[in-house]
Amino acid sequence: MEIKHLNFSYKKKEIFADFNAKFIGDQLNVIIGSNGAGKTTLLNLIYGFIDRPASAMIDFPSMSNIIYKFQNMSFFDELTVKQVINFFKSMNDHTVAVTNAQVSFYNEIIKELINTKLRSLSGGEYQSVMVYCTSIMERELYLFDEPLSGIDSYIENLILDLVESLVVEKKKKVIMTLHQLAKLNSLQAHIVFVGNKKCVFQGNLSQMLQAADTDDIDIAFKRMRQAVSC
Ligand SMILES: Nc1ncnc2c1ncn2[C@@H]1O[C@H](COP(=O)(O)OP(=O)(O)OP(=O)(O)O)[C@@H](O)[C@H]1O
Repeated sequence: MEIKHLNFSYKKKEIFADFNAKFIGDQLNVIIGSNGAGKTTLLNLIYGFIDRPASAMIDFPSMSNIIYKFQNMSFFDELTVKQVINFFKSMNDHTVAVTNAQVSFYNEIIKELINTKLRSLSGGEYQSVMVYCTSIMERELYLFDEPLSGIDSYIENLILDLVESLVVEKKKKVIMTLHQLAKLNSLQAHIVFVGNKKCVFQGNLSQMLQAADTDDIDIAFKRMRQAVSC
C-alpha cells in the first residue's frame, strides 16, 4: 500500500503537499504526528470517506474490504453491548476465527459489560467496546483512529495486543494513529510520521531515533515535527 505525490486541501486549507509514504502489509503501521497534522484526514482518504485520488493511492483495498474505527464512533445508545457485538458479527459472511488476544480482551473487559446499554458506558468502556467490535469484523484492512484515547494504561496494552494480533495471527493489514509515543517501545511497528504537509519519516523506531540523533522518543518527535519530507 503506497501513497505517491498526494496533494489534498480542505477548500483553501492545504493539508498534504506531495505526500509520499508506504504502509507495510505484514507489520503494524502506526501514523504519528502533531495535533492537526492530518492523521485522521489520511485515514479518511485511505478508507474513501474523502474521494481517493486514484493516481496517488496505490494498492489499498476497496472500501468494502476495509473496517474503520473512527475517532468518535457512535451507535444507538439504547443497544446493549451484546446487541452491538451481534450486529458487527452479522456483517461477516461467515463465522470467523478469533485470536488469543481477542479472547483475553473479551474475558477481561467485554464480558462484564455485555448486558450494559451503550448510554451507560464510561468513555473508556465505550472506546474498548468499539475497538473490540471493529476487530471482530473480517476485512482485509483495519483502520483504527486513536484507539487508545480515553483508555487506562492497563487496557491500553490489551488493546495494542489485540490490534497486533490481527497482524501476527490473522495476517491482516492494520493502520492506526497514536499519540502515546512511549507505546512504540513495545511495538514492532512501521512508523509513518506526518508533519508539515509531508511524511517526515517512515521506518521503525530505532531508525527514527537514529535519524533524530537521540535515544529519547519525545525528543525525536520534537525534532522531527517540522522536518522536511522523507
Ligand atoms: N472537514 C474539514 N473541513 C475543513 N478542515 C478540516 C476538516 N477536517 C479536518 N480539518 C482540518 O484539517 C487539519 C487536519 O485535521 P486532522 O483531523 O486530519 O488532524 P489529526 O492529525 O488527525 O489531528 P489530531 O491529532 O488532533 O486528531 C486540521 O487543521 C483540521 O482543522
